[in-house]
Amino acid sequence: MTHAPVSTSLPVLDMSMLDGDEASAHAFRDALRAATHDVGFFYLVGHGIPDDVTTRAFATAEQFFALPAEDKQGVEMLRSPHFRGYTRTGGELTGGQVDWREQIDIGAERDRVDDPGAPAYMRLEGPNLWPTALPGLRAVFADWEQRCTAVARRLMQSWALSLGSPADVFDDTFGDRPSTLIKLVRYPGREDRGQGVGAHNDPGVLTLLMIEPGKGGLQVEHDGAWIEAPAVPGAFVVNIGELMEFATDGYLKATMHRVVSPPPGETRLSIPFFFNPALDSTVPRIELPSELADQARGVTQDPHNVISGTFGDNLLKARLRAHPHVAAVHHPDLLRSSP
Ligand SMILES: O=C(O)CCC(=O)C(=O)O
Ligand SMILES: [Fe+2]
Repeated sequence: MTHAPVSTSLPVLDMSMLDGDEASAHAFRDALRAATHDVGFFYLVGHGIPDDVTTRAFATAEQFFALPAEDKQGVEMLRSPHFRGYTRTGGELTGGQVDWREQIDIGAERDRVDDPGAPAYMRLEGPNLWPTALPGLRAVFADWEQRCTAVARRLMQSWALSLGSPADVFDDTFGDRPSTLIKLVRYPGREDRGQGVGAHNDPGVLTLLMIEPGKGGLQVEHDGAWIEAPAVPGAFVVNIGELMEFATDGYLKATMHRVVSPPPGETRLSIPFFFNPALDSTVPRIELPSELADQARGVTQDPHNVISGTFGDNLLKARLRAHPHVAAVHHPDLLRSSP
């Protein structure tokens, strides 16, 4: 993988500054706070995940998408009440419009919850669907999950300190049951360069996105315009989700983003990792120092997208909206009760 420079207007943060002296760690935290207050997106280098690990992740994703359709359909999300598994191109909606991408969703591997009295969002917990035709996939992404979780936990501690709170202020929210989710995504090319994935905010806390080297297509909203966020080799694109906006009364910003389809004859792979709290936990509302509280904008109020601080509620809302076919098969009762 080459590390040729890519021109970008998003900030680039170097996480290895946390390994330096206190002044260097402090400078990293200030840059982290500034980036996620202003734009809500940045590139992260110096995160310590070696290039060969990233290369293996993309190669494995490529092998998965190259499997015969029957093998991918064998793990279709339509078979999973927990919204795990494969979604064919056109099977997902964002903003009520069809997304042009195929993907497999791999969440934290857990037993299903059989208690009928449990809140509806506990239906999201359960086993993944693993493709028997590609047995190596599971170990590659178990490793990816561990590595990304370690990076994410360090970032959460840095945010906590940068907001004037103890380093561990978010720890209980994640506990030992974070709701991690990895997606392997492939965007086919098409003439109209239309919706790969439509404009959205991520519903959780933190997203670490790895984009196939050399590929553009991701666009980030800033001051009413879209800015391009092309792949920077070896760097994660990092953004925060609605729960960080909730936790900071809008001081930090969940930013809208979308992916435009690649041109005909090309494809684009991406691997987003979502680091999210336990389903039944509510993120704390951080008490900001007054100079930051003065700049808090309040949590976005959108009647079509009510932000709940309880992660399970916020995720269930997003899952039912994005995967109505899965919802219709497994959760018709929830569709009837939604407004
Ligand atoms: O594929 C990408 O680059 C972004 C995907 C994304 O925003 C998402 O799945 O939430
Ligand atoms: Fe996203």
